[in-house]
Amino acid sequence: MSKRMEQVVWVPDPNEGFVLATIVDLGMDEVTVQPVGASKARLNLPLDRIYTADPHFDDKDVDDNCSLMHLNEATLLNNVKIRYSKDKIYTYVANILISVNPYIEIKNLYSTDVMTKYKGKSLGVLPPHIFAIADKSFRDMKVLKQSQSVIVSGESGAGKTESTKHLLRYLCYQWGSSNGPTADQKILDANPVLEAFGNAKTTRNNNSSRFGKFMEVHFDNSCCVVGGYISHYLLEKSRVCIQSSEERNYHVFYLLCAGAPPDIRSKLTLANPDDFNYLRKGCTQYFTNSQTTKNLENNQKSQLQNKQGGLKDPMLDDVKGFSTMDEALSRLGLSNKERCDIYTIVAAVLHLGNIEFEENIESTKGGCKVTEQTEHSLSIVANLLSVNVDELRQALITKVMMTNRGGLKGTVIMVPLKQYEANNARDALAKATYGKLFDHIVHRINTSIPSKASSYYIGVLDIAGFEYFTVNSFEQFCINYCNEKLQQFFNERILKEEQMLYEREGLAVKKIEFVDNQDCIDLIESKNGGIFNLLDEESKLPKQSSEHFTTEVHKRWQGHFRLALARASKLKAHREIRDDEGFMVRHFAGAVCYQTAQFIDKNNDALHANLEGLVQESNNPFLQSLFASSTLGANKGKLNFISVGSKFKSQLAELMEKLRSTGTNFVRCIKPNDKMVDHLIDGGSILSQLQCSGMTSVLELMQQGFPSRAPFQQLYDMYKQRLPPKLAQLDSRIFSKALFRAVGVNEGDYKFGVSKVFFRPGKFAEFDAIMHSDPENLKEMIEKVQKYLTTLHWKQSQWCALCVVKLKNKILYRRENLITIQKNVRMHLSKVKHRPRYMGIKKINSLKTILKEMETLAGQIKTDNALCISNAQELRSEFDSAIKKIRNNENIKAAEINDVYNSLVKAANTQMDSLRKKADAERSAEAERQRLAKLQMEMERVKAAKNKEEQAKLEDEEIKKQ
Ligand SMILES: Nc1ncnc2c1ncn2[C@@H]1O[C@H](COP(=O)(O)OP(=O)(O)OP(=O)(O)O)[C@@H](O)[C@H]1O
Repeated sequence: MSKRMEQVVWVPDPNEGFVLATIVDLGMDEVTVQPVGASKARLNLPLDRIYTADPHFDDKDVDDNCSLMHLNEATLLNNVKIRYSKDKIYTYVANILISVNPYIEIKNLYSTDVMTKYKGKSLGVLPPHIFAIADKSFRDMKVLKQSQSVIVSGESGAGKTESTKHLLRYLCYQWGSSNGPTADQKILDANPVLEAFGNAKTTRNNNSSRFGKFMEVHFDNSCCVVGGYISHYLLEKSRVCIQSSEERNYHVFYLLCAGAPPDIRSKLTLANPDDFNYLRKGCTQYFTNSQTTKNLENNQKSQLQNKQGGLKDPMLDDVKGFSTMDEALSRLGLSNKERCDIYTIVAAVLHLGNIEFEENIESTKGGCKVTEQTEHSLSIVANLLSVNVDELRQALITKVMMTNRGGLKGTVIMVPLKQYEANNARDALAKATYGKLFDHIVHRINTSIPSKASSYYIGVLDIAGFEYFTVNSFEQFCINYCNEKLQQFFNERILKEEQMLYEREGLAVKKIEFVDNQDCIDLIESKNGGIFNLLDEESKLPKQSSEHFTTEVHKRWQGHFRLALARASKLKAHREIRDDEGFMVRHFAGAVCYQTAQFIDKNNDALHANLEGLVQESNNPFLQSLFASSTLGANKGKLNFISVGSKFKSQLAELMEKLRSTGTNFVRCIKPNDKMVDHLIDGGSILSQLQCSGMTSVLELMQQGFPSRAPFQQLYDMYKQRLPPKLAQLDSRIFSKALFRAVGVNEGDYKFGVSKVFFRPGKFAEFDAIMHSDPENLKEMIEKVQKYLTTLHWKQSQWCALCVVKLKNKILYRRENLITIQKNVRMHLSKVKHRPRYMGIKKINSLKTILKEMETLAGQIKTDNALCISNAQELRSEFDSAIKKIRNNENIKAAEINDVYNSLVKAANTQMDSLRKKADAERSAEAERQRLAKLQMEMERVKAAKNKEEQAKLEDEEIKKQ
């Protein structure tokens, strides 16, 4: 190791993220370091908080952080910083693109020439760029025949929307149609419209999108743009009524005041932002430039505008912005009437905010009334919304309620509202109306983009990244929940890709495991007592309270690793939150304390029944249509309301399903500083953004495998000058192998893939250190390389000879076995072919036993003995000739053989039967003959006995006579 490498390390620094330091002392668990820079004191740090610095840490940068020798959060941050200072805003970590907002137009970064250059180029061929990601998505879609998505995330002002626009522009430029109001033109036109209605100036971004969106570009079979679709999430409705002093309401309000033609302004009774409650509490200046400022009439300017002039942003101008938005709406196919209807609703929302209430001393029930000074605004609103002014007044100051009295159906009663309740009702109407208008605009854009049957799409998700502020409310809770889900997906995908790369490169690397954040997701979304679920349950109670809800959350999840009391926080401000005022969630990117005071209100954007009834029955068909499909409202009953949380939950589930079915690319946007200026870098903030975007946890995952990698060519280029020309002439792969063997790096520390060498964490640096070691060492190493090459060549020749011998043996072995194989195959084939004949002959031969029996029988038969014998012989010859016939005819069919056999069986049986009959007859005749002979003998015996008796009798008589 070189001296420099041994000593210089990165140590954490709250402002810069990491600073360089030198090691002073190495203890058992701790290291003493001296930060570089005169005034900094020595530090004692645990070993795992310091990171080895890459050589050339001060000037050299790499396109892909994986080419760094040490890949860790410190080197990643340093590389990003160095590149940013050179106006290289893009960097890869493997296939993930990190994009740092330049806050300045970088010359020729997005020109059509650059777009042309990136077309069809694999990732890594050209410097990192958002166009490279767009092109990769397109190529993946085309080759894999699978829809793709690009997930663009980052904190507010990090450049997500700009990146999304560049992505869409690239896709539409390369594969859109160039003539007419086609899908691609409309997709691009959607942006100024969405920005006018959904973006606002915040302290963190002059053009901050206050909603999330997923924009799909659809392609047909021949991969041309044929359509598009936009889904939107979580519009920040509270902004319609209130903004902090340096922030503004949605751009469209200012566009109308500053840029709308005089006739529209006068019809809508619009003047300047100071005239409206919903604008004047925030910043009342317009975005203008030196030219457009002149176009503003005095009555259009707020006091602040008059005093301080306009706000400046190279991309924003409220005076010009109106016509940009109006023309885009018109190109999207919205008629004059439709556009006019939209502006009318926007103006109505503004005037609605001007209606004020005061206590009604005449009311016995503590009700309120519209102040006399704002009656005029009430009439303007009634006029713009086409509702009856008295009905509007009534709907704002009373609430319809059902009582149990009056039988089963109950009785409807009008309950007067207190002043603060009427204010809330008014604001709820303004928010609901603006929210519905925004939904309608997105829907209208979707219907206007041609929707020819598409085959695949590339979707770009532009959604806020992980957020944590001093006060975190329901909005942060929803966005952080969304980021938990996206992080889980990110881990799954990145790991999969890493694993796929290892497979592609032929490395046998065991599966990498990672800590799943499913438990955190369950804590939030579980149907069984998840935080959203408990919030909905609370909203259904007759008497809701945020304290009760918070207590329930703690009770249900007591002891769960992801949930804690706010007082467990490291921040003092959070430790002051009472147990029933908030909770702390340990997210993947860090712990966040949420204050629950407004959770219930923000989760429920239902209108009072009478307000909803009023707008639904308005004479303005456009307003009516906005509320036509409403599922909100007290008339649906508290138990049935669709909460903001549950709606977001199901939208997110749908989105995740979509993302899981597509191929994915990730873009992590980084905001370099909070001042929104170019060439200023806040290292601490960048580091925390890298941590929140999951980048550092990806690095941890990669540490389990082979995080650093270098293509053979890169290694070759890095070291060829250090080696003699003879070695430098080698092919880059052999060259790399030779170096590794010669250097003697431990074999477990690196792996050779098909196109790259992969290093275990930190091993690339070790290798590099050896390569840059002192000349003596180098000389020795070159000798080793030469020796290795000689050995390699000798081994290669030996291997060649061995291979030839092996090949010869193999050929002989194969030849020998080929004959056996052929024999067996032939035997099998002929068996298959001749089996019926063989079986036929076998069967006929077995029949011959009958033949033998027959011949024996025929020999025994006396009648026609000769004939019988000759018949049997004749049958035998029939058998023989049948066998001959089968044997000699190769083509004889199985059926024919069967017939022959059956006829032989039949003939044999017939002959046998007749012989048996004859034998039986002969046997019976013989038995009869024997019986008769026996009878004859008996008769003769009896006759002889009789004769003998008579003789004896005669002799007796003679004697007697004598
Ligand atoms: N590539 C870029 N080149 C030049 N300026 C940029 C670029 N990206 C962003 N900016 C500047 O940064 C501002 C903020 O960017 P953008 O609106 O895209 O941020 P964002 O991440 O979408 O923020 P939010 O979440 O608040 O909507 C832009 O208005 C623009 O001035």
